[in-house]
Amino acid sequence: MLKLTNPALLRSQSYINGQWIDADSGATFDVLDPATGKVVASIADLGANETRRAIEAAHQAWPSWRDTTVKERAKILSRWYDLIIANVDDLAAILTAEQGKPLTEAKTEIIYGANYVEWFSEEAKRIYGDIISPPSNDKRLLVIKQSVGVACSVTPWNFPSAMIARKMAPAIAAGCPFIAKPASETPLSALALAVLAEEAGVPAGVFNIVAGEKAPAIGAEMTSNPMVRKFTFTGSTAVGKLLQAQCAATMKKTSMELGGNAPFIVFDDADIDEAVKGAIVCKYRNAGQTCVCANRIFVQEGVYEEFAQKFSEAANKLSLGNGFDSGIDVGPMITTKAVKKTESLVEDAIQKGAKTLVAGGPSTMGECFYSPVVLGNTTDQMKLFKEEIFGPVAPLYKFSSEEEAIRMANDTEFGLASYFYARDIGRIWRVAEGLEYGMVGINEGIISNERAPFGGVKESGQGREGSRYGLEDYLEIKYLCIGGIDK
Ligand SMILES: NC(=O)C1=CN([C@@H]2O[C@H](COP(=O)(O)OP(=O)(O)OC[C@H]3O[C@@H](n4cnc5c(N)ncnc54)[C@H](OP(=O)(O)O)[C@@H]3O)[C@@H](O)[C@H]2O)C=CC1
Ligand SMILES: O=C(O)CCCC(=O)O
Repeated sequence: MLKLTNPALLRSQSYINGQWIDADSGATFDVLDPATGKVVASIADLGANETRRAIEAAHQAWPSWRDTTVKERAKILSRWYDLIIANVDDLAAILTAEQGKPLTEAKTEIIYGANYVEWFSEEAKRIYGDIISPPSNDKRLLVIKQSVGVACSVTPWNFPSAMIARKMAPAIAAGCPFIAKPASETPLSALALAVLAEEAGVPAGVFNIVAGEKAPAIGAEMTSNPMVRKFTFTGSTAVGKLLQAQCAATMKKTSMELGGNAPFIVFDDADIDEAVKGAIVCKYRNAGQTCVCANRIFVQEGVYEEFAQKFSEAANKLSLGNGFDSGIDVGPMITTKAVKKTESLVEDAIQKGAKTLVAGGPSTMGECFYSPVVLGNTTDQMKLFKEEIFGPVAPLYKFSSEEEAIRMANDTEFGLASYFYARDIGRIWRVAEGLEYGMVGINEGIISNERAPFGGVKESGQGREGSRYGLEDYLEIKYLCIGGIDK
């Protein structure tokens, strides 16, 4: 049993229109701790009907919510932020219990998510319009920005708290009521956020959580219901494409944060020790289950041996274990399915000639545990060159020239995050501009924060989360043309 200072944060019902509710059918599903396989909680299993009611409630709440002053919205968000921070230890424990990541990482995620709530409580005050010079003196042209309307989200299990915070904070700040469907592996963090929303004074209908295992049914209602004007998704590219297509029928505004295939390039003028540090954290945090994780590590031939040796040594030192134990760097993966997929990518690479630098692999600690792996001599013929690994496996590729590095890095349909280490200023500009990615970390392995625009290009999606740009996704531009000014 999970021990919490505030046990009220652990909920098994969903939160719709200010009420905690069971599924109409009475059905429930189990949330498992990936470290132990034990049931953490049994959760109400909602479906399309309850989703429709949440949308109706949100739609009803919209006029009064969008008409609150920005200051009122900011105050509520700010209270919510304070409550999240005050409950950080419990929220982190809930997160580790359902997701597996080490407790220190879970705490970092809670604070990271809370920072979006604080940021958008402030940014809401800076929703500006424009005045445009008119084509003739009898007119005045203006642009105002208004909330889009009801916003729905579907989010994954890898950041069960921060991915919701990153979407709901700008929505609510902009005046859009919000409905979240968390991943069925990790609904508890989302439900705990709703407890604190209620306490912060978020009005009924403005923040709703629909937890359920019937993702296609919940998603179909969210993407087809005409009352929903904005749909936002984080998850796999395949599901993102499907949901985007479903949204087309009612022309919803969408943002999609999809899969990545991040290159991490180490040039021969890099500070190798710093590059090793950056690559380790970039690759192995959250057991490699991050859409911005280094997926392909390219190392210039002159420094390849040194980097490979130092990186392998560091990877060997990472300690695998239950996220609740102290000193753990890498927790369990989310499911046995995820372990199997990772293992099949490693087997394919080894069969095609990859050299094992750190053996790792499935661990006797439990079915979801997978020890860090490092592979050398990897090539673009292996599946892990093209696919998102989403596990603690680091393939090292050798390259000779800057042009080759950029060409290989861009040789993918994805375009989310990229990283490179170099010191030459000319090279830094050339490579940063040459990489076809939404985000570039230069001499940095961790780039996400609430002030920066997070998002991708190509098949990694569209839209930006965080920063001042993140609010735009929840606002519509309205053009006003005032005539008769000369009368
Ligand atoms: N960009 C990113 O951050 C992420 C990328 N991925 C990539 O995707 C791979 C598979 O992970 P997986 O968890 O299966 O990712 P999915 O894209 O399947 O799941 C993400 C979310 O989408 C929901 N979902 C799934 N199918 C539908 C549907 N038809 N309609 C509506 N919602 C749906 C899931 O619900 P439910 O949980 O209830 O099934 C979950 O909430 C990973 O290995 C990784 O490569 C995964 C997660 C995050
Ligand atoms: O995997 C994701 O979708 C979000 C990554 C968040 C982060 O970089 O911390």
